[in-house]
Amino acid sequence: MEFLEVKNIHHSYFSKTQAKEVLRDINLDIREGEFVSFIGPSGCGKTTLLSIIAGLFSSTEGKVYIEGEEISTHNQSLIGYMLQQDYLFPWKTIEENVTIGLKIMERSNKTHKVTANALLQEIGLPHVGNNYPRELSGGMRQRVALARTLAVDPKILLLDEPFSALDYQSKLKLEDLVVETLKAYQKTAVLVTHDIGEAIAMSERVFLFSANPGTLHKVFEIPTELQELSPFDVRQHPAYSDIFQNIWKELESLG
Ligand SMILES: Nc1ncnc2c1ncn2[C@@H]1O[C@H](COP(=O)(O)OP(=O)(O)OP(=O)(O)O)[C@@H](O)[C@H]1O
Repeated sequence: MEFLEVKNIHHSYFSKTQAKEVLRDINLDIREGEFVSFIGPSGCGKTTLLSIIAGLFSSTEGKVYIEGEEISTHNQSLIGYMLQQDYLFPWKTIEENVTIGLKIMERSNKTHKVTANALLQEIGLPHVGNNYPRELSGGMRQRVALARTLAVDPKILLLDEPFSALDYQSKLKLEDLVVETLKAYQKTAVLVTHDIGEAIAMSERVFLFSANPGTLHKVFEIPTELQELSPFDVRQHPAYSDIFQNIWKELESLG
């Protein structure tokens, strides 16, 4: 049994007049602690698949399992989400934002401060607990969003283009921080991105989808010696540009 199993997923969106087939026969497994990326042409169904894995809605056919447990709209707490926008509450302090999930899940108040302090330390922002989101930069706010996601100890993190709204320098720094932190917490993660370089730099495997309808076209294994490097250092590795070109050619062939 693999950690995350996506089995025979088909999905169509239905309107009054027509059905639109978006995903066809998607099968994939992800190992515990693995970091993978989903890439593919715009509209190939990456976000739809991520939402199905998250249990936000059910697929037309097929099932998703985490450690053998079927994912449905009832057990979404197994999942952590990080999105393009940080969605921090502006009227709450950073510490309150980090622990909001614990509060919603009615976990003991005593643990909140300890969890927030440890996570803020981990993301390199140990002194901002009493600040408000408006006092932080976009990159810092996304780091807080990462801490908030980890606070509820999800089994898997789904990252839907979390770096795309950031300037280039902040994006590179945050990529390094996310990989380092998820390794430290031994978390499994799925990243949706349009950036092939980002996918190669952060992942152990890159899943390439084709469109109309979305199917899993090819899986690229990133060599082990690159996986041991930080995303920034992967981009400097001599093997990086060949891998980039291979994926680029395959993506271009999809039209
Ligand atoms: N709620 C919805 N109702 C109807 N059609 C939808 C809905 N959500 C998405 N779609 C359609 O399904 C297809 C896949 O959308 P999805 O957002 O999953 O693709 P994507 O690969 O994440 O796209 P992008 O890379 O542009 O973000 C698109 O054609 C989109 O228009």
